[in-house]
Amino acid sequence: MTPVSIIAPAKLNLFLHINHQRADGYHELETLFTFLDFGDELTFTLINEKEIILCGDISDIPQQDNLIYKAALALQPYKNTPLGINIKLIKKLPMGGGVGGGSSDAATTLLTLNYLWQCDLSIAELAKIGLNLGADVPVFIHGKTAIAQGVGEELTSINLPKKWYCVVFPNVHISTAEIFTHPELPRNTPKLSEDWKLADTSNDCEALVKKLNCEVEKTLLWLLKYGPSRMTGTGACCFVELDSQIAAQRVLNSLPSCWHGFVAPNTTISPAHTQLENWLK
Ligand SMILES: C[C@@](CO)(OP(=O)(O)O)[C@H](O)COP(=O)(O)OP(=O)(O)OC[C@H]1O[C@@H](n2ccc(N)nc2=O)[C@H](O)[C@@H]1O
Ligand SMILES: Nc1ncnc2c1ncn2[C@@H]1O[C@H](COP(=O)(O)OP(=O)(O)O)[C@@H](O)[C@H]1O
Repeated sequence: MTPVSIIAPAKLNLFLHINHQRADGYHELETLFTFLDFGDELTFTLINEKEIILCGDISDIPQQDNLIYKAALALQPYKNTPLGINIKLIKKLPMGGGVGGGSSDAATTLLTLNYLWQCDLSIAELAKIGLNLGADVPVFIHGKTAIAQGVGEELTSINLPKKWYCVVFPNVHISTAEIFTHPELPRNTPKLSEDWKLADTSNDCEALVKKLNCEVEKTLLWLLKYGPSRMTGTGACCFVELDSQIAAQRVLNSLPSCWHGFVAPNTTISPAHTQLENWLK
C-alpha cells in the first residue's frame, strides 16, 4: 500500500483558566486552542500482518507508552481487519512542551487509521476514544480552533484572525501532572463573561511554572521585548504573537543559542484535517 504522511500539528493555549478541581482529581478549565501550521509528521503504511509497528523518532518512550501506539491499539477493536500498520514518526515538537505533541500524534493516528482500517467511526466517536488517551486529544480530533471547557473535551468553535507566532522551547520538560497536582496552583478563576477579551485573560499555570523553573521565567521575559508573551498549556514552551512572518522570523533569528524555537502561522482548521481531506479526494 502507498504510504500516506499526515501532520500532527502543534496547538497553543492562547489562554488557560482553571476554574476548580473536580472530585475525580481532574480540573474544570477554560482554554482557547489554536492550531499551528507546524508539527510532527506521521507516515502510515498498511501491512499484511496484524501488528502495530512504530519507527523513526521514538527512542525516548517505551513503545507501549507511546500515544501513537496506544491510539492504534484503541482503534483495533472497532474493525476486524487482518491488516496492521507501520507508523513512522518524524518528531519536530518538544515532548512535555505544552504544544500538544503527544496528544496531536494520537489524534492524527486515530483520524488516519479510521480511514485506512475502514472503521468508519464518527468524529464524536473518535473524540470519545481520544479523551481516554488525553484531555487534549479531542480538540485535535474535531480539528477546529475552539474554546474548550470541561477537562478539555467540551468544544465551542471560534474563528480567529491570522497571526504569526514565534514559539520558544527553553529545553526543560514540565510534567503536566506535577503542575496540576501542585498545592500552589490557582484553581478558582471564574468562567468567562459574555464580552471577554483576550487581553483580560491569562495562563493560570504561568506563575507556578515560573517559580519552579527559572528558564521559563527567562524565556517569558526575553520574549516580552517583542510583544506580549505567554506560556502555552503547562509549559515549558512560550510564545509571542506577531502580525507578520517577517516580524516572527526576526524574533527567531535573535533567539539565544541555548533555546530552540520555530515560527508558524495559526490555522482555524487543523492542518491534519486539511491534509486528510486532500488525500481522500
Ligand atoms: C494542560 C493542557 C492544556 O491544554 O495541555 P498541556 O499543557 O498538557 O499541553 C491539557 O489540559 C492537558 O492535557 P493532556 O496533556 O492530554 O493531559 P492528560 O494526559 O490528560 O493529563 C495529565 C495529568 O494532568 C492533569 N489534568 C489534565 C487535564 C485537566 N483538565 N485536569 C488535570 O488535572 C491530571 O493530573 C492528569 O493526570
Ligand atoms: N508520540 C508522543 N509524542 C510526545 N509525547 C508523547 C508521545 N507519546 C507519549 N508521550 C508522552 O506524553 C507527554 C506529553 O503529552 P503531550 O500531549 O505532548 O503534552 P504537552 O502538550 O505537555 O507536550 C510527554 O511528556 C510524553 O511522556
